[in-house]
Amino acid sequence: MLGQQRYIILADASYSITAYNLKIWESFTTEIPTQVKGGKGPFICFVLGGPGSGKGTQCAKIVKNYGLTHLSAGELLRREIASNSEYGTTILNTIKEGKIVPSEVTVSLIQKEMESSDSKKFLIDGFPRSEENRAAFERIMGAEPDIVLFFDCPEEEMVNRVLNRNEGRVDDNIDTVRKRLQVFKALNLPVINYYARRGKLYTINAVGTVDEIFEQVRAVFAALKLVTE
Ligand SMILES: Nc1ncnc2c1ncn2[C@@H]1O[C@H](COP(=O)(O)OP(=O)(O)OP(=O)(O)O)[C@@H](O)[C@H]1O
Ligand SMILES: Nc1ccn([C@H]2C[C@H](O)[C@@H](COP(=O)(O)O)O2)c(=O)n1
Ligand SMILES: [Mg+2]
Repeated sequence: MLGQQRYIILADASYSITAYNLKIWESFTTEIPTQVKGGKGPFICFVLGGPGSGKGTQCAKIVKNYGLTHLSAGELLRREIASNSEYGTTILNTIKEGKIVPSEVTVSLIQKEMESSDSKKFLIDGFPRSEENRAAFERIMGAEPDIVLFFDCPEEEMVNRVLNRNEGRVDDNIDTVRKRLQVFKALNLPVINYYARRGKLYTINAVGTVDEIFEQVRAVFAALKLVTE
């Protein structure tokens, strides 16, 4: 077996096939560790999934229910654009193209937020988007995530959600969404596979109502109560 996949089993919401049919995930277990935090640093949960898979929506519910500090990489980059910083134009053009901003820029924004916060538990949304992102975080922060949530959603559903989002984002148009999906498959799925192999990945079926999806998230966090209290 190359990788380990953890599925959350609910009475009426179990499934075993991901929208991307990631083949290395062969094991099937209901086992969830009751204590995942052994080291000294803060608890870190990465939140991954394609564009429009519902990461931000579910993060808001996690914050409300479990009090983690939410850092959205995309929001930090958009804030940088809005503040006309030295990287603003480069970031804007990269986002319009559906591409990924250089890792040093994104990690430095995340680092600033983490280091200026008193929080001991972080929800890092939309990061890492690539192996380069992942390696830069480990190198600069000297830390790895404790767990990784993957919101697994079919492409058609993601496209519909993004095109109906109505938040005025420059990347919420069909051309950019198609490019973002290509980038997701080429660069982000390998990272998701990496965490599956490390036994850190929790796959959530991202189809259903917001509350139905959150029940799967709740099952993960309920089992992790030692670190989230
Ligand atoms: N379960 C759901 N069913 C239907 N619509 C949803 C669901 N979850 C979220 N949405 C809607 O889909 C859109 C995208 O959701 P959200 O912004 O949370 O996705 P995201 O994964 O953060 O996307 P991005 O990577 O582009 O930031 C939003 O308009 C949100 O209200
Ligand atoms: N690690 C990241 C996260 C985000 N970006 C850029 C590229 C994304 O398309 C855009 C929006 O992010 P989202 O709000 O959808 O999470 O921000 C990046 O380059 N690197
Ligand atoms: Mg988002």
